[in-house]
Amino acid sequence: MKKILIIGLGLIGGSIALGIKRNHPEHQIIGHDKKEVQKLAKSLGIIDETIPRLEQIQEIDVIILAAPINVTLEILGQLSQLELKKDVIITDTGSTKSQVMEKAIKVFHDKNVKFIGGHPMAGSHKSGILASDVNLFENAYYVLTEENSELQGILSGLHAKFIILNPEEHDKITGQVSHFPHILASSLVQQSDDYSKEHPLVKNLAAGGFRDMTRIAEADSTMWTAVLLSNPEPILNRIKDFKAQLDEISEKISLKDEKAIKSFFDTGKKIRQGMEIHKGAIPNFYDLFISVPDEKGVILRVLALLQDISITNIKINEENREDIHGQLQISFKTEKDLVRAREIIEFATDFKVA
Ligand SMILES: NC(=O)C1=CN([C@@H]2O[C@H](COP(=O)(O)OP(=O)(O)OC[C@H]3O[C@@H](n4cnc5c(N)ncnc54)[C@H](O)[C@@H]3O)[C@@H](O)[C@H]2O)C=CC1
Ligand SMILES: O=C(O)C(=O)Cc1ccc(O)cc1
Repeated sequence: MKKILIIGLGLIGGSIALGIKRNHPEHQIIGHDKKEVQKLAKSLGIIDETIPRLEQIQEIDVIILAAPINVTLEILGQLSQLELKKDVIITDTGSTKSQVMEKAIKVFHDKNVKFIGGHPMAGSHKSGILASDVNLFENAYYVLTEENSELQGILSGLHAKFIILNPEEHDKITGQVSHFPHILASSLVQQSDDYSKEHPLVKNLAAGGFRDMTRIAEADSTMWTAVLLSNPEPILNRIKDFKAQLDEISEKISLKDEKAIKSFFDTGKKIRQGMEIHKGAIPNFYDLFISVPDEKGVILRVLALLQDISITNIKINEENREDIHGQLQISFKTEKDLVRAREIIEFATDFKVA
């Protein structure tokens, strides 16, 4: 049995606690957060114990920091002043790594502490303990700054895929594919809001594409302010590069260069189709998208038609169209199952299948 302390019991801290318990019910999980959050986490059974103040933690084997990055930086300083168990493992979950690693090296260099930077590459625009989910990290990458079999064993119940990256490389990559998209999403909704003052129907006509592009604009502002402030250079570099990309497409539009515009979209489509995100969270899974009408029992009807085929996941994606109620996304284990399912649906219904 190990004693594991999680500091910050929000979406990530709570989900990690649940994930650890899945494979290691023998470990004791102790949580630290605001009093009312600790109480809630304990009453929900997400943690076993609470500690109101960060003191007397010399029996803790592993400390996981899951607070906003600015708070994590402060807590690292605090922890270095406390008496800790010899060879304690300390890790964090912050969305940036360079600053955290620098601070950890500075404060723990003369201590018997093993600090390993960490970042689970999955999450949500939701925050707080009530959003925690044992399956949040299923098949997601989990960046560590170095291999550590003990920590990886403790986190095995998260079902994540560990990957080792140095902090600078990590911050450049996440600057591009995680931090910058959050800036774009928020800019897009703010630009649309400004424009709606002149054109009030803007908000009514925003469709699925706008929704998909802007979901993360609802993410927590405290957390994202800390992320941007702790990764300024890579992010400013991506903004500059993106401005040049916008200038390039602007030029093509001004020149009415049909071929270049088509090629712009073809290139984007091909790249996205080749990216891992396109394959979904579960590897080797084959998706069928069925546009279903707004009729009672329609989902059960589809499932009944596919009852002899093994289905691995079902998702209902809402559509904002009058004629289409939603898009049913059904995942199969094999391409053969996908092809058979498509044939059955096309034969038995007039639903659009993709
Ligand atoms: N939200 C996401 O999708 C992801 C977030 N991360 C990183 O994980 C960390 C946590 O993020 P979330 O769980 O989403 O945030 P959250 O807002 O859901 O939870 C953060 C928790 O930290 C607590 N906290 C704040 N100051 C504290 C202090 N001084 N002592 C103890 N607890 C304190 C808050 O009360 C809150 O419960 C952040 O560093 C973030 O960059 C990493 C991957 C994904
Ligand atoms: O909401 C989403 O889709 C995310 O992109 C979640 C996320 C947020 C922050 C991270 O550091 C990693 C993942």
